[in-house]
Amino acid sequence: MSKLRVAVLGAKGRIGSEAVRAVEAADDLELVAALGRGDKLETLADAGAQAVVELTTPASVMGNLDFCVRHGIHAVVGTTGWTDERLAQLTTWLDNSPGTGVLIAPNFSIGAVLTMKFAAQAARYFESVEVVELHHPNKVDAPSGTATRTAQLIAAARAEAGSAPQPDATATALDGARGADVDGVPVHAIRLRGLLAHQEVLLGGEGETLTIRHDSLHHSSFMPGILLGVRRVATTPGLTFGLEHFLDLN
Ligand SMILES: NC(=O)c1ccc[n+]([C@@H]2O[C@H](COP(=O)([O-])OP(=O)(O)OC[C@H]3O[C@@H](n4cnc5c(N)ncnc54)[C@H](O)[C@@H]3O)[C@@H](O)[C@H]2O)c1
Ligand SMILES: O=C(O)C1=N[C@H](C(=O)O)CCC1
Repeated sequence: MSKLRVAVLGAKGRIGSEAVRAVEAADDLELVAALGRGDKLETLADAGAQAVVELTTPASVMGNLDFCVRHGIHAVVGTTGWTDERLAQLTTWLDNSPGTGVLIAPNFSIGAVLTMKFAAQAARYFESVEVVELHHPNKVDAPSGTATRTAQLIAAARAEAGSAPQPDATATALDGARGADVDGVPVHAIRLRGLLAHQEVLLGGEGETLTIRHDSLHHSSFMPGILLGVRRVATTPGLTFGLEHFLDLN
C-alpha cells in the first residue's frame, strides 16, 4: 500500500515539531516536506505533498491554505484565529477546488473535544456558565480557539433550549474583569509560565456547581487527533470544522 505524502507547515514550532515526529513515526504516512517561516510554498507541490498539517500562526494560515487549496492539497489545520469571515473565504476557495478537504480542529486532543461536548450537554441545565482557559505565556491569541469554540457550542445549546440570559448583577467593572463575551458566555484567559493548555467550564445552578476541566500536559496529547485528521481528510471533501466529526461520539 502506498503511503500518504504529508508535509508539515510550522515544522519548527512547539506543536509543529511534535507533528513532524508523529508523521515520521507513522507507518502509513511519509513526511515529504517540513516548512518553517520564510520557506517557499512551492516546495509542497514539488515534493508531491497530498496533505499538509498547518500549525503556524493566525497571520500565516490563510496564505498557506490559499496555496494548498489551489493546488488540491488537503489540509489539517490546528492554527487558531478563525472568524466567520475567514471561514467564508476558505469555503469559497474550496468551492473552486472540488475534491479538496480541509479539517480545522480548534483542539486535537480527545479530552478537549469531550470537554466541549460535555459542556454543551450540561449548559442547558444550569443558570450560569463561564469558561476559563489557561495557557503558556508564549501563546499569541486570546481567548484560545478551544475556549471560543466551547463558548459558541454552549451558547448554541442554550439558545436551542430556550435558556434565560445568565444572571449577573455587575454594575461597575474594570475593563476585562468579566472576561470576553463570546455569544453571551464570559471567557477568561490566563497566561502562566509552566502551563501548556488547560480549560475549565464552570456551571452553576441553585445550590450546586459543576466544573469540567481538561489539561493537556504535553504536545503529544494532540498527535492522535492530528494523525486521525490526516488519514480522514483526503476522503472528506470540503470544510470540516471540529475533530468530533471524525470521531464516533454518540
Ligand atoms: N488545534 C490544536 O489542538 C492546537 C494545539 C496546539 C497549538 N495549536 C495552535 O497551533 C498554532 C501554533 O502553535 P505553537 O505553540 O506551535 O506556536 P509556535 O510559535 O511555537 O509555532 C509556530 C511556527 O510557525 C512558524 N511559521 C509562521 N509563519 C509560517 C509560515 N508562513 N510558514 C511556515 N511556518 C510558519 C513560526 O516560525 C513557528 O516556528 C497556534 O495557532 C496554536 O494556537 C493548536
Ligand atoms: O498552545 C496553544 O496555542 C494551543 N492552542 C489551541 C487553542 O487556542 O485552543 C489548542 C490548545 C493549545
